[in-house]
Amino acid sequence: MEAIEVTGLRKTYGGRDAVAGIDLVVARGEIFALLGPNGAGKTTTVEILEGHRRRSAGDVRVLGEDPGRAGSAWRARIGIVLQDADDAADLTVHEMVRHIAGFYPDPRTSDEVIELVGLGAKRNAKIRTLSGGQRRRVDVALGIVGRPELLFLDEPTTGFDPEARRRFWDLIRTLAGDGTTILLTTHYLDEAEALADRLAVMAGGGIVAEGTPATLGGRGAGQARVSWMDGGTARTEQVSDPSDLIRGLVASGADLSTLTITRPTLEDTYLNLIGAQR
Ligand SMILES: Nc1ncnc2c1ncn2[C@@H]1O[C@H](COP(=O)(O)OP(=O)(O)OP(=O)(O)O)[C@@H](O)[C@H]1O
Repeated sequence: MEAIEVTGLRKTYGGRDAVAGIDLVVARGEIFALLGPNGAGKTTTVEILEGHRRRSAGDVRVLGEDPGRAGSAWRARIGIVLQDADDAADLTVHEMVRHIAGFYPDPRTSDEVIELVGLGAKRNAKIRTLSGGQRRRVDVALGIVGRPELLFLDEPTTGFDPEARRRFWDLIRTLAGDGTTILLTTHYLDEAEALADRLAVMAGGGIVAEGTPATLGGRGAGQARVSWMDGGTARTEQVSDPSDLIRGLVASGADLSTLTITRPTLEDTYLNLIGAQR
């Protein structure tokens, strides 16, 4: 059974499609990233999958159940990290995590979760005294304390410093390694590239491309850009396979000390895909 199966999902507000009939499959144990510009329909889609919003049409199965009808046993199997979680600021980190753990049948211990999100030094600090990035880590702790089979992460690293982001990525890989399925929405393409097994780009309520980070939107087949210096003149050529060009340069005794070979980044590919929709 897949973790998420969506067919023909549609959500309409006042006659306008926010989600315009999408199909989506996320396999168990996969890290799947949903990308797209503001207003693309990502949050609407994810909230329907979480059972927090009603759909207008289509078929949705999350861990084998319809989120529109599923009960508390199903809810205990999923974890959610929302974009703007409102923390109970007067509790300490430990009190808050322990409190939420109490709602789950088989939770992680509070101390284990606090260590996992790197808040050990803030265990007994009141949440209102934490920085924005630290509060976000509390949100992540609350999302994983119930040992979810499926974790929804909505822009999880907004406000994280670079080191905290790297630690967070390690945590997500650890969770995925233990079999947790992860659906991530993010505006950070480096994050999607670092984490996702597969990703989809949404725009205007539809899915405009889907693939692995390496192949999305034909990226894998993209042209390589080869640049080098030729007797003081900068030269650049675009080729699909640079092997023959490089061999020729070596044979001609060209100066290759400044040679660079670049391919379209995920960001280049993404911006092309989004640009084509405008
Ligand atoms: N409750 C609502 N009532 C009316 N329109 C809504 C409602 N919620 C969302 N929309 C509209 O649906 C579209 C998709 O919004 P959604 O929040 O899903 O986008 P998103 O991809 O998550 O954007 P962001 O990256 O900004 O979070 C937008 O045009 C938005 O204005």
